[in-house]
Amino acid sequence: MSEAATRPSAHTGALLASLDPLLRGWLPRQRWFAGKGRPVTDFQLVSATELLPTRAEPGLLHLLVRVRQPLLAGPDTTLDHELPADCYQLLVGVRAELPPRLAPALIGHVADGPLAGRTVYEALGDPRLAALLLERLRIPGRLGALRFARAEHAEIPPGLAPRTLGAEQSNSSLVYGDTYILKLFRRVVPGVNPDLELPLALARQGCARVPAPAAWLTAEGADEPLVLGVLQPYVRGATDGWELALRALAKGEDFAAEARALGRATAEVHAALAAALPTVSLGRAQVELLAQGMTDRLEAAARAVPALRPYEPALRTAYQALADLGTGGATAWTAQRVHGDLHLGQCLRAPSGDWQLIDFEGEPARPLGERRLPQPAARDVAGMLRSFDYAARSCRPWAPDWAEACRAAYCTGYAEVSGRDPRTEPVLLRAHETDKAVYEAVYEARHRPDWLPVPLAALDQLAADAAAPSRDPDTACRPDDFR
Ligand SMILES: Nc1ncnc2c1ncn2[C@@H]1O[C@H](COP(=O)(O)OP(=O)(O)O)[C@@H](O)[C@H]1O
Ligand SMILES: O=P(O)(O)O[C@H]1O[C@H](CO)[C@@H](O[C@H]2O[C@H](CO)[C@@H](O)[C@H](O)[C@H]2O)[C@H](O)[C@H]1O
Repeated sequence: MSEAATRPSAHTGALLASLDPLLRGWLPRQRWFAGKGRPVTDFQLVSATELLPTRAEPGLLHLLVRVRQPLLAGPDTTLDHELPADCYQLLVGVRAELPPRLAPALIGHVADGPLAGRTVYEALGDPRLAALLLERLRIPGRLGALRFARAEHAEIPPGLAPRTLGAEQSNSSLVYGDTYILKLFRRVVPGVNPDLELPLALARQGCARVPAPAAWLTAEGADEPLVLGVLQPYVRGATDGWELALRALAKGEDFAAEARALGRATAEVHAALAAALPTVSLGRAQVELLAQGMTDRLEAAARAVPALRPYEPALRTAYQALADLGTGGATAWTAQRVHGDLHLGQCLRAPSGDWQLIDFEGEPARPLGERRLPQPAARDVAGMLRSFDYAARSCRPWAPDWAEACRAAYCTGYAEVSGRDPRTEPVLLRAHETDKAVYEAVYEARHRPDWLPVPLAALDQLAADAAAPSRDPDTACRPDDFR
């Protein structure tokens, strides 16, 4: 943040001092808090902006707070000031008394300072305050450290009624009149956020597969701004691919036609991204680096998730095979900007049957710089192939044939648009699928331990395939033995 924004005025400094004890306890309990399970050792104000004066009824305070947490649970010799800090965006409502309908949003009652005797609460559930956010976005301009911007041709009507999305999210979203959706990022990092960058680039390219940003909110940063929120058209009546896949499985229905349409949609988005943003040829050194990155992630994952350790030696051979292809100089691969965390839940099917792709943030745990690097398009393809496997393994009995049909149809659809069938590069695809399943194992171990057997079953299979590489990765399935 700039000096001016970092150094709060005496008034905002006093505000945070009075809120500090309440927010310190409340923040780590939120669904979107990324540092769960680690104590908060330092909590600081980065910026405070009154969107509505806090003496008003209701008042609205926009806060950016910096949180430090030890890297690992247990004894840690790292000094507090050396720990990486995470910055979170909070919107805090202020009232004399909370009406019963807002009771679930309570943060607490302020004991002293400028807000003594007032009640503070999570503002997004208050329609009056949520409406104000859209009103600000309709009219571009600055307020304190905040900047509200609007796409040139966007027409945002006034008075759209807000509602919270209520989904289990890494961030928080508000839907306005079923016309727009505002995604407010919770953990924010300085720099270009791909969830704004890529949809804007795709819109410039005329790609209709991704909702085009209509307005956005940023904060000044010391070097680069922080992207705080993006407003996009709401795909009315849409159902996500995960939900549709599970419904099909429950009814014993085929999903291959949808999978093929998803393959086509992915290839269209990839073509538009490759046209809009730089691409790179992957020479020998780059392929080796790609394989090394995967190996490093596997090693780190095996340290964090002991259940991965038995598979580690075999999985390494999938990455070695990739490195060997690079060394042999026999590849003509390119890297380009990709979605980065593509799975069925990121695909929305409109009532018209059209598929749209959302959430271009990439894997949120990865550093921003890494998420913005060009990568083989196989990375997204592998994400979707894994997702069909996830869906098939989450129902009983396990439906390997269903998954196989979807995986094949997805690749066919992708090839129809791109002219390149991902199955013709089995070493590249298998390495990416392995890398994704390793990521999933860490994700599940941290967030949903009950689901850990799903990626582990896939890794068991991928490890067996790596030992017998002549098998086709799309037909390499066998009955699961974990349930
Ligand atoms: N443009 C949109 N139209 C309709 N629903 C959307 C749109 N964008 C997001 N959603 C809904 O919001 C949910 C969360 O959005 P997402 O961008 O994935 O947030 P997060 O990164 O916090 O998970 C999605 O699963 C989807 O149900
Ligand atoms: O929150 P995000 O949507 O950005 O993604 C994270 O959470 C996903 C789970 O909600 C996780 O996806 C994994 O589980 C899905 C089923 O719930 C499955 O379809 C995906 O294939 C599987 O990777 C995703 O990995 C994680 O980044």
